[in-house]
Amino acid sequence: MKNTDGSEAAKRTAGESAADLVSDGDLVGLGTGSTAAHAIRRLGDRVDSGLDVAGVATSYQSRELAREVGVPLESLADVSRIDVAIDGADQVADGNLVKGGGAAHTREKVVDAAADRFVVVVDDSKVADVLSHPVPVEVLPDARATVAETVRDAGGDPELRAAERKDGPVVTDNGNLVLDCDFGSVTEPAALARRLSGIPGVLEHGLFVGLADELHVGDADGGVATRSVR
Ligand SMILES: O=C[C@H](O)[C@H](O)[C@H](O)COP(=O)(O)O
Repeated sequence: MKNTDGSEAAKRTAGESAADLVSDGDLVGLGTGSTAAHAIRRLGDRVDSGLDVAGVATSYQSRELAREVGVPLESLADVSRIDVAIDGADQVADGNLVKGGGAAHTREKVVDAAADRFVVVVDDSKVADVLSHPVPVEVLPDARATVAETVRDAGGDPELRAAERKDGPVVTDNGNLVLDCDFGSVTEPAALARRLSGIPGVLEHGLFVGLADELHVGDADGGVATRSVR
């Protein structure tokens, strides 16, 4: 059955199947979001059963969850390479990703890019032919207006991300703001990624181009399809 709303069952099968790839001694990048959370919980279960690993968190959320389920942690500031990173995505097309629905994409990109093996975990509602999800862009607060103007020049429609449970904008774990930039269908993600990276005041954007190694796609029936994307 095609899963159109990102069911929890589909997220769980994807996350758990990736967590089952982890081996003794691995340093594991712990992604952010509801799908990566299933992988972290499964890793916690495996640590309980004797697996000897350490995790590197990509956000406050993933760090707290790892602590709760007993995955030992190392600080991102202290590591230069990671064995395997497991992370979710907001959309996947042709092995490229839009990430940052939880505003964690800057640290996620550092961790995922440092991994020998970057495994993306999604439910099948996230898979598309062409990326069209608005691209989250983390910006220095004082550069919010200048970045928004440059995004408009590049054909995008930027919107400052608002917090859901307080007045005002979302503030990232790094103390910055997020512009969700709608570019419609992104037919040349590498070119757009370069353009966004070159805007002064942009810390990082959520286009992950050519970074993923493997895709685990869960469906609502508890199945998972895995494929290599490099
Ligand atoms: O900033 C958040 C991340 O990039 C998430 O991995 C992404 O938004 C997917 O999250 P979820 O698995 O909850 O849909």
